[in-house]
Amino acid sequence: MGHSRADPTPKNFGPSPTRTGLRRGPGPAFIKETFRLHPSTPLSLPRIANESCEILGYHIPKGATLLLNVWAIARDPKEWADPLTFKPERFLPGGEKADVDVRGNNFEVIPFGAGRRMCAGMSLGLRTVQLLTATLAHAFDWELPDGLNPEKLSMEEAYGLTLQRKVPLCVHPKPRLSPEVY
Ligand code: HEM
Repeated sequence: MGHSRADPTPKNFGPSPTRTGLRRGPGPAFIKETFRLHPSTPLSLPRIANESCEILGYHIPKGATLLLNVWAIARDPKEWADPLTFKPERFLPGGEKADVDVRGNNFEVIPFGAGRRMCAGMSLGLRTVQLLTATLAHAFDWELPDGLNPEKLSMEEAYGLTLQRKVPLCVHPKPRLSPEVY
């Protein structure tokens, strides 16, 4: 006789995260938009020029340290409509960037870098962020303390090698599944 397990999906809350759901739909678009506006390493990793060269009229001397401003590229108003607004739908079918991904193929958003020395752990990193975000959204309802309005939440960033929130995030998770599935 098999033992029964509690269904982790409460009524009216939709299905659990699936592999398909992690690749397409609003979830991935939401995560792409987060990587666009708040890339984890805003200046990527420094590079050193092997040779002197000229790029778009700029002379780059041999040995120069080069920083790529990934943060600014992903907010370039020539590339992005309404660049400072969080709009995941730009990555959905019919959106201005429906075919753009964050895997180094589209240079306007490269949170993992691009080319031969891009992030070696990109697939693991991306899947971890997707799975963790989907699981947290599925398992909890989230509330801001003191009735704070999400629109008023400070999204200011503190400058550093990795991007941090200037004001730490404080949220209250409320379990929404049966206790035995946590
Ligand atoms: C969300 C998670 C992650 C982000 C946003 C990220 C981002 C980056 C970026 C921007 C670079 C520099 C790429 C360049 O210079 O063009 C990099 C390099 C690198 N990352 Fe990640 N990374 C993440 C997760 C990981 C994980 C999980 C691992 C390992 C398991 C990893 C391993 C590496 C390595 C080894 C390099 C150096 C590659 C090289 O220089 O050839 N990363 N990462």
